[in-house]
Amino acid sequence: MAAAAGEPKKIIIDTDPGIDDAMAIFVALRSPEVEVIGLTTIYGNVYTTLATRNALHLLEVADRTDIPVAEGSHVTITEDKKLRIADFVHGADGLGNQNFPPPEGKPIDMSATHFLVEQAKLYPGKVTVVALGPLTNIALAIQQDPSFVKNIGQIVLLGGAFAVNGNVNPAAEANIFGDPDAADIVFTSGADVLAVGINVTHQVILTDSDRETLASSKGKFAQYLLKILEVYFNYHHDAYSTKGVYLHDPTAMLAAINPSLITYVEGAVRVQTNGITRGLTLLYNKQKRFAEITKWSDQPSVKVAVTVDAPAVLKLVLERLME
Ligand SMILES: O=c1[nH]cnc2c1ncn2[C@@H]1O[C@H](CO)[C@@H](O)[C@H]1O
Repeated sequence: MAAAAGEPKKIIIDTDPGIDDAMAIFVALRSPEVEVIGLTTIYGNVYTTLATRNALHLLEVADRTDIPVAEGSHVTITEDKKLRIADFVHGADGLGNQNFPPPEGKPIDMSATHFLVEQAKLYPGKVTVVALGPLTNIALAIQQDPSFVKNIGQIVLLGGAFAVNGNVNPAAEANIFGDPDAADIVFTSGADVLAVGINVTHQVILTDSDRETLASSKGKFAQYLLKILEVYFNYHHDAYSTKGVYLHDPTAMLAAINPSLITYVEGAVRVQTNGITRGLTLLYNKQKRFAEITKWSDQPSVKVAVTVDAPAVLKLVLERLME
């Protein structure tokens, strides 16, 4: 594939596929601006074992079995095994109840955390992690290797609900709710973090008529996605009064690919890890010097997306998936 101006940006996609994950992975594979150097898997939309199976399957659909898949954590960073799995959003198989045959490939003989640490070391400052699920693997990499934060180029994460309601409950967005302790580690790590929350992704909607546009393409990604999107549309029709589906993961992916599609503010983000607001993400914009020392004082700044060029994101998603 022809490279964009300069070297394509190396990305690792940390993913829990997931219907919108599948879209984001395919968009990345069709984007000359980036080179996907690996997928790492995590629970969220499905359990980790199934996420690994789906990641391998999606790479087989894309004819990209050259890309390694490293399996991630099966439990939260506090070793909680009671996970919240969003099968009611994505289907029991995570891919729209299509029951695809099992993949032929296998994950590599290395954990997701080890893979993240190793690749960041191999290409210091050059690797972007696009994290589309709960942040356990990333937090483990931060804990396991003190140089990871400095070696990793950027962490672009789909997560949080900044100054808006969550999608698990009024307080929390699903990926942060999945492992709030891990999320707090990532936000306070000092790494270059860009958070794309549902305050932004809820502006990017694939409507029923966009789905018909997608259907007019004979491209293999468009045709594949049409099959799995049915379940995602049904869920949105039931749960929201929007006439389409939210493009969470593809929006975060495109923010990593082309940062000019979004604007962001900077500040310190902490995550509530218990109580009724467990999973709440709260940004301190550093505008007031508080008299007291707070849990946000002296925390490093991260970037939090606030606006998105939604028509441009939608256009890019359709273009790249319809090729
Ligand atoms: O209502 C929901 N509950 C749980 N997960 C959801 C819901 N809606 C979407 N997602 C999934 O969680 C991420 C965005 O928060 C996306 O990966 C989306 O597919």
